[in-house]
Amino acid sequence: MPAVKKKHSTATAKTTTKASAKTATPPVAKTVAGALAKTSRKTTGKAARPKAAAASRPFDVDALWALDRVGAPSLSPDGAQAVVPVTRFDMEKNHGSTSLWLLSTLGGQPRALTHAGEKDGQPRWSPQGDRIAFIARRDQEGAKDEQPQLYVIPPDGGEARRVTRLPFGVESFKWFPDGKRLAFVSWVVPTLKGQPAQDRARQAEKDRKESAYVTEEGFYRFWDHSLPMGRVPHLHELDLETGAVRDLFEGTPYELSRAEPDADTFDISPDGRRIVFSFDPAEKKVLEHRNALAEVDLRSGRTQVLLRDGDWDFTAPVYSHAGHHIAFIASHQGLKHTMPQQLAVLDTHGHWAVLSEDWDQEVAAPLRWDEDDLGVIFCAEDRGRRHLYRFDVKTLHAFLLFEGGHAGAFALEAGTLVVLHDSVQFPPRVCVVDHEGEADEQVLRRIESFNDEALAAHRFGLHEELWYAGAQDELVQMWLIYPPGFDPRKKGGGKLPLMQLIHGGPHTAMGDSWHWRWNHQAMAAQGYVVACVNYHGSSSFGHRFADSITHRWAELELQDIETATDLLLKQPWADPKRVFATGGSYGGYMVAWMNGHLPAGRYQAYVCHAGCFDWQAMFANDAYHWHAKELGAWYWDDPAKVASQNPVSAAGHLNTPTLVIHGQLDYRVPDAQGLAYYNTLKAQGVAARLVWFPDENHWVMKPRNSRLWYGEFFDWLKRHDAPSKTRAKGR
Ligand SMILES: CSCC[C@H](NC=O)C(=O)N[C@@H](Cc1ccccc1)C(=O)O
Repeated sequence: MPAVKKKHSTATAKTTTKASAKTATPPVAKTVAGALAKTSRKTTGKAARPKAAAASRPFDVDALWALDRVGAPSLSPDGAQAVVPVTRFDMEKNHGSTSLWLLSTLGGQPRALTHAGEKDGQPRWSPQGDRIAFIARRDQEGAKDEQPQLYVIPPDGGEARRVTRLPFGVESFKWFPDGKRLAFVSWVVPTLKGQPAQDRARQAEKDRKESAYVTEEGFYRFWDHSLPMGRVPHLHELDLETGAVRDLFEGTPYELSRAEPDADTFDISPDGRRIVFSFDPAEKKVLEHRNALAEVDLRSGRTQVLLRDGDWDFTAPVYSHAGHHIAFIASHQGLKHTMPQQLAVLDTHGHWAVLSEDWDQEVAAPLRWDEDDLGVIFCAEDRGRRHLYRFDVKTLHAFLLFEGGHAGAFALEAGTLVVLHDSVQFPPRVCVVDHEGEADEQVLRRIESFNDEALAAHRFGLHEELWYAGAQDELVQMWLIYPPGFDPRKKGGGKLPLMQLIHGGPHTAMGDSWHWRWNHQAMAAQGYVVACVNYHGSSSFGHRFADSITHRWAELELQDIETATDLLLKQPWADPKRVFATGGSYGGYMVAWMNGHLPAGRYQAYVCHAGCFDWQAMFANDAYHWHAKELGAWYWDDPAKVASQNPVSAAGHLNTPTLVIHGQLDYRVPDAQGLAYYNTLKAQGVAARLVWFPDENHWVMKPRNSRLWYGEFFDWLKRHDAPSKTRAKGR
């Protein structure tokens, strides 16, 4: 099997330079105009879409939801075909459905593989190439799934066959190398033995008339759902021929992560005899615990802990092809809770080492060994972008395999590399990555065109990256997305409104990626210059930058955002009377903070979506250990420390009209945060409007709610928009 490294050796050498140049100083700009002049337009003009007769319909929320959403690819073992889930929404019906599509990497048209499923997800090609397994909830063969089940379908046609009927459904899975078995995750009652007992437990759950959630756990809800009462995620083995299911954790204290027990939490050895998994060794679980690695021997059923260190968090284990090594992600939490996710390897003697110690980037799951077992492939963020890397386990260098935009997912088989990638200019698309010519240039070969026609009906705005001196005189990156047809380098024209779009986290980043919820193009199409500041604390700029805000939230971030606004207001196109700030979650925290700390009139209006308003009351959320670490104190130990970072402390100074949006199913930032903020504004006579969704979580996920969200968002800004006399042309 060819390894990616061999195939693209020159390219990797070339891109190493690029990767290692990461720490070099980015282009500094004394002024934004200077930055604009210096900033490379490499990505901005690349919105390669087929020519359309009239690419003129504004890109709005309806256009956004009309696009196909392509998910992570899985490749056939010969690399000739990829299978992807494609989700399509019907705005009128307020409904989405996902089916599987086959894409040829050799040329040829995409082909729909499934049609019947409500949501046919997580497709994975069998190692022999003869079947594709996926998870779905279907109504077929006279039975309707109450829970998601596993299905198997031949890639060359034929019906999907349901292969599980589990009382508590299936959450994620992987194929065994023999192609005869599947390992999967299901939440079961850990004290019960055997399927019939689990069946009875399911029936009892259904028959229960009381609705109360009763617990003594410290980790009992996550994101938007209560964890199943009395059930935990166990790993199971399914024999496809007999249908026999074995709970591999039965009678043991082991369970997978209660947060998101996906297929990255475990891996099957190449000989099919062992499964390595990540687990929380503490008896009482909390979200922020440090995970250990253990391995279950399938013949004996015995489990042994492979790696446990109270100072470290170990996740995402994967066996090498030879089975002698396990690559995994390690984070030195004992040193500091903000320590990055690093690449580590464990050998059969129990020795382990962090390999990416000198590489100041965070490794993202999933990991995948290259076919020669000399490199590990994964995605990692880099300064507002996300690339695909091959980390050489001998030289300890990271080589770029694919440069984004934003690499969302990848698959590699038989030397064929496929990426799912997106940009501010286009939603996720699937490409084969080749490297060509003397310079081994990255060449992308698209293998689908699901959205090309729909996108061709719209003009998109340019986007670009620039750097300026922010807080502590350190360089800060900002992305600008312009209204369609507007070019900041062209003189003349009138004035444009400015919108700060502040990202959440705080340890995330805005960059050259497509956003399905806060869509830059849909916002710029309304005539705004959209500014996304990667303030101090943002991910993808190294650990020091991410950690710089620890125990002093809002201080540096505010300086970065304010400096950016000052710089932008000096631009000839900026209308000083039409300046807005919007943000979600931590971005909502920032706009709530700004409202209490900036003078009235600095921004004409704010939009605060799912914003954190009061850190003490935030203790009701699902990550209460985490924000206490970030703030530097439990609220009862050092109330002043928490108060100094708390928007509610400046409640008496709120002065700017605010649209407050929140979802009742938001367990990360409970809706009481939004309601308290809104009520506080109202009680003080500050103009405010509340949009509260009873059926949305931290994010707005339903088409009609999203349409309403965009409508309310723009209406609010327009209501508080006092335009200058001249307006920019070309919109
Ligand atoms: C281990 S929990 C991770 C919290 C996560 N932050 C990522 O950087 C997050 O969900 N952040 C929220 C805001 C928030 C901050 C503090 C406590 C709860 C929520 C977000 O911005 O989405």
